[in-house]
Amino acid sequence: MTVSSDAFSDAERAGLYRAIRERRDVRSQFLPAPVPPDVLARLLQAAHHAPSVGFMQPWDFIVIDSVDVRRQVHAIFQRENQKALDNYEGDQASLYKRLKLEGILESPLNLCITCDRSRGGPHVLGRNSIMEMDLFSVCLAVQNLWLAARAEGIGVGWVSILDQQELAATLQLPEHVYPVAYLCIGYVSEFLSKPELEAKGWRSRLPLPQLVHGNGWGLALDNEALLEALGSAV
Ligand SMILES: Cc1cc2c(cc1C)N(C[C@H](O)[C@H](O)[C@H](O)COP(=O)(O)O)c1[nH]c(=O)[nH]c(=O)c1N2
Repeated sequence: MTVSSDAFSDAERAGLYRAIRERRDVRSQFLPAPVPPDVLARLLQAAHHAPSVGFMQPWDFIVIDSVDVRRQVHAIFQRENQKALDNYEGDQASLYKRLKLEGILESPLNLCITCDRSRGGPHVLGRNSIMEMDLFSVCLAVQNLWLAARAEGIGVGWVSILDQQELAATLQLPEHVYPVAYLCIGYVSEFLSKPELEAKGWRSRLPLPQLVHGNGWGLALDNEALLEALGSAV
């Protein structure tokens, strides 16, 4: 059997891995410059080319440029963020308060990527046993858009500190449509070299070898070559 030699060129691979490594969740660095329609169209196309269970393509994209709608979503965020603060005490609570966790009003564009749970009828190939597969598919669309945006020099921030029902009502979603990702999108003053939560001392990236197991949860990996290749990777 011959192996397909259709691998990307070195430069293409470098570009892809760079987008993966340098993609950031952006909250604080948005600029007001609008995202041109042709660029936004490319991002949506990237999202639309994500894999999906049974080729269901359960996503819809709600483009939100109305300041009024964004203000309503921002108000939901503020209420939910206040509730979230109750989970922390002392130093952690003060650090949490200082974190910037959304760019809803500063970014020129918000986008909600939804999951139409009824698309394609009640039986979807591959979603027979695990019903959440449609939601997972939408997450892949989000990630495609996020990576494409990074390659375009555009920042994306995911805001999940939102009451799902209030968000759905604000965006007039029908019952069978679930708002998976509320995203803030725009050009940025800079892309941070590491996650903002890491830069601000909230949490660090875990060492990758610690997360790779062999044949079962917590079992040591019995593959010397892979262990060596992983080295002290993060
Ligand atoms: C499903 C989901 C939900 C959220 C996030 C991400 C994802 C995947 N993240 C962003 C998250 O904090 C960020 O991805 C990590 O801190 C890692 O940073 P980078 O994305 O690598 O910059 C995020 N960030 C934020 O400021 N407010 C939020 O509500 C959320 N919610």
